[in-house]
Amino acid sequence: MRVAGVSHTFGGVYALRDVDVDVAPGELRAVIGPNGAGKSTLFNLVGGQLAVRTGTVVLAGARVDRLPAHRRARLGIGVVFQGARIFGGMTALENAMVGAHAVTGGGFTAAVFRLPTHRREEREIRRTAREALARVGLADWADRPAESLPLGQQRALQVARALCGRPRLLLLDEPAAGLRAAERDALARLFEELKAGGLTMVVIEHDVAFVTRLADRVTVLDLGRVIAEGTPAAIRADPAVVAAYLGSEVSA
Ligand SMILES: Nc1ncnc2c1ncn2[C@@H]1O[C@H](COP(=O)(O)OP(=O)(O)OP(=O)(O)O)[C@@H](O)[C@H]1O
Repeated sequence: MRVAGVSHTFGGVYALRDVDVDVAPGELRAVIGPNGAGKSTLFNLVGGQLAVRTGTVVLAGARVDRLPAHRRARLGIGVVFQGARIFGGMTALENAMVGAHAVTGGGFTAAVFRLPTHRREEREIRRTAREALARVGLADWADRPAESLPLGQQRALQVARALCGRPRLLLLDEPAAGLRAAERDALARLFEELKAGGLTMVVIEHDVAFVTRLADRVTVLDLGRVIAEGTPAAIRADPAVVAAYLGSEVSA
């Protein structure tokens, strides 16, 4: 995934300014930065929730920046939103299935009239969702009400939902927010497994310690610009990064 020359303004104020980010296949990239740095704006421009007005976004050699979010999802950009809620009144399996429905093409008519194509598609979606749940360690939770899952498992369920779209790139916005230490560790292990499986991931995080432990490389945003990029060790030692965080979080 390559972001090149991307700028974005809200009401004339720059949220991002001439940002380049080049993520290699199979890489786990962390994007960190203080409040208001532009992290969520970058996430939304890549996922397609915000329209790219300046610059380009390329996935596997093809430009995607002019496409709506659902087309990008079909091309392999999976997203886990910040603070995303699970759907209450549904099982974990049904929650995961929503992610597969979002990228399958059977169409409304087939669904309404329950045509054979639709029934086949339902079976396929159910199978995909079960596989995704197994991949995030939730196979035994499939038929439980999703809202009964502990928060750590709910976060894993959101990852499963995104995996149902068979992404080649998974974007996650603050996936560890609000989790306790043991839940964070479990999530970190899940990310390591997904990375070992070859998935490319971009993880936006406030918790610098959490991502720098996992990331191959770290991109640091501050006031809409990339102020540093490198290995976790190099980033921790970078004076510009320490200054941006006033020396607090990064040294933790
Ligand atoms: N919808 C919007 N309308 C106006 N300004 C916005 C909007 N979204 C973001 N901004 C502004 O753009 C800048 C970047 O915001 P963004 O949410 O991308 O930062 P962030 O790094 O994700 O911050 P945080 O860590 O607090 O979530 C901030 O100055 C913010 O106030």
